[in-house]
Amino acid sequence: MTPSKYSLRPGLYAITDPDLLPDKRLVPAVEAALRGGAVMVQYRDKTSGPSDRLRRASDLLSVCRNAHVPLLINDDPELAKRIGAAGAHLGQEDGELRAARDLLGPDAIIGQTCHASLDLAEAAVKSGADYLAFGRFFPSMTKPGAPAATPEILQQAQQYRLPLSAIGGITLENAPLLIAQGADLLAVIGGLFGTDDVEARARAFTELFNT
Ligand SMILES: Cc1ncc(COP(=O)(O)OP(=O)(O)O)c(N)n1
Ligand SMILES: Cc1nc(C(=O)O)sc1CCOP(=O)(O)O
Ligand SMILES: [Mg+2]
Repeated sequence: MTPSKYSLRPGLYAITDPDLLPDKRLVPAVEAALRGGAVMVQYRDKTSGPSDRLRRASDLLSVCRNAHVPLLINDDPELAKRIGAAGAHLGQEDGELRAARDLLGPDAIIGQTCHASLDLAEAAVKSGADYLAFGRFFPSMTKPGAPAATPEILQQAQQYRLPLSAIGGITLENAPLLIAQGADLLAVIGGLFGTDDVEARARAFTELFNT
């Protein structure tokens, strides 16, 4: 099934992590994030084998479809195609964006990591990215070695007139700065799924966009 393009709304972009969300917690935690207002979900899982990835991504797709929220698959456009997910997120080492577009079609949402580089952003725009991802803005326990970015890159990237996603160590305390600099999406792992009350945390992130 070919997914139809969802509109990309500003808000919380919930990204899963297998350490924080083992099987038993995965679906309930993502459901809680959706109740709290998450506008997009990414299945990110670097450790599971193919059959577990297929099962978990499929479970998440049902949950996201029920909530009318797009599910993107990290690193793996083939898995996105196989299950009919809304799209994929690609880093600089994750294959050509144009190849993913050919595979997933014009209506898929494809995001690209641009780190802190306007050159990478420009290349992503030319390749047809639907959103541009910048980071890491703050120290991250999930990916401590990710290249650092400063919030000014978000202001500079406004010129591309695409939704801008921010990632890396985002908390309720530092998120307002990123929104003020132009982030449309806050991509959060630990600051969301590392808490006991995921729904309340998601709602608090969501409210930052309404103030
Ligand atoms: C929304 C969003 N932004 C950035 C990333 C990082 O992608 P990448 O550089 O490919 O690193 P990994 O996530 O694959 O470790 C992302 N996944 N999502
Ligand atoms: C997956 C990822 N990519 C990053 C980048 O800068 O590209 S930072 C990061 C980890 C985000 O997790 P947390 O919200 O727990 O810091
Ligand atoms: Mg990647």
